Amino acid sequence: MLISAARAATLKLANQREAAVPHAPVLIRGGEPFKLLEARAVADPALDLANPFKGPYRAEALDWREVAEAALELARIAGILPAFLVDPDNAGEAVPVVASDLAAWADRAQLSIATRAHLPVSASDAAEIIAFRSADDTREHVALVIGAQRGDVVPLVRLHSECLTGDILGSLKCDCGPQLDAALAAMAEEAARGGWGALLYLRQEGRGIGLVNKLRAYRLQDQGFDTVEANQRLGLPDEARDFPTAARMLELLGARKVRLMTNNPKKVAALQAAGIEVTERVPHQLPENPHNARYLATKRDRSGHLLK
Ligand SMILES: Nc1nc2c(ncn2[C@@H]2O[C@H](COP(=O)(O)OP(=O)(O)OP(=O)(O)O)[C@@H](O)[C@H]2O)c(=O)[nH]1
Ligand SMILES: [Zn+2]
Repeated sequence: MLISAARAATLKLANQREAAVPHAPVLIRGGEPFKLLEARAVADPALDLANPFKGPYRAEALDWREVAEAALELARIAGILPAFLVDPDNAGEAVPVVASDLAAWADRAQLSIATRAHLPVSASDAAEIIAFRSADDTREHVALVIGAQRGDVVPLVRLHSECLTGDILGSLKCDCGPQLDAALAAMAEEAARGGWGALLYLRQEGRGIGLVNKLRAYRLQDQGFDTVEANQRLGLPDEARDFPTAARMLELLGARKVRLMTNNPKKVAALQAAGIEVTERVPHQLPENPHNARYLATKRDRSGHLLK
């Protein structure tokens, strides 16, 4: 099986040094070929309490590391656990996939505006929705522009990453729902003063690991791990969002200069690295609740967010 270094370390098949990059690939072998149920228990740390006894397995040298890395990255993009059963002998005709193939897949130049329409929303009736599409990616990102777009005023911009639990269901585990509402309200005020705003709704659920993997991380959080540790234990990056795509959307909207609503300095840096000038960082902190207090403390203490 091909699994992550973090997972291998938990199974005592890799050491601390090897697990320095928790989502690096490790190849393990059991005495017998893996059966599917057993493989699932190896793959998913959320099942550990129910499956305390596994193995023995041993880690093997990996002489196709680049391909293995590409495989684990494909798992993240697909929103599945980073684990594969490997059958090098009877795999049929091999189709090599390497990291550069993935880079081509993520080519931002592919992104274009698919369509746009007037969309009155509760925050403002002067809003327009713009949908973006890329030839080889089914995720449809959208932007909501509030107020009349004009070249001589720097817009208020929010990059909002999809959070089904927070945005739709009112989850109290994070601050996404209140941040979304407050961003739209701030943009409506901006528009009332003659300015404009743009909210990018990025389909990068769970900071890019997908809904199911985020919920697996929640399950680990229920066992006591914080949000960063939970991702790492799953063998997934704790931040896998694609901000260059957001930069490309802003470029297509004609917003090369922005006032960015965020507490996350890495978002500012990522946009700037992708050619968007951030003239101001506008703090975007909302009141906490008992369920998201630890999440926000982890953002502040481990992820470098500027939170009070
Ligand atoms: N993997 C994972 N993702 C989470 C968790 N909680 C929230 N998210 C995701 O985090 C993203 C929200 O992050 P943002 O609100 O953009 O926050 P940020 O970049 O950290 O900083 P701000 O711009 O300051 O809000 C959404 O995609 C959520 O689904 C969690 O515990 N684990
Ligand atoms: Zn959320």
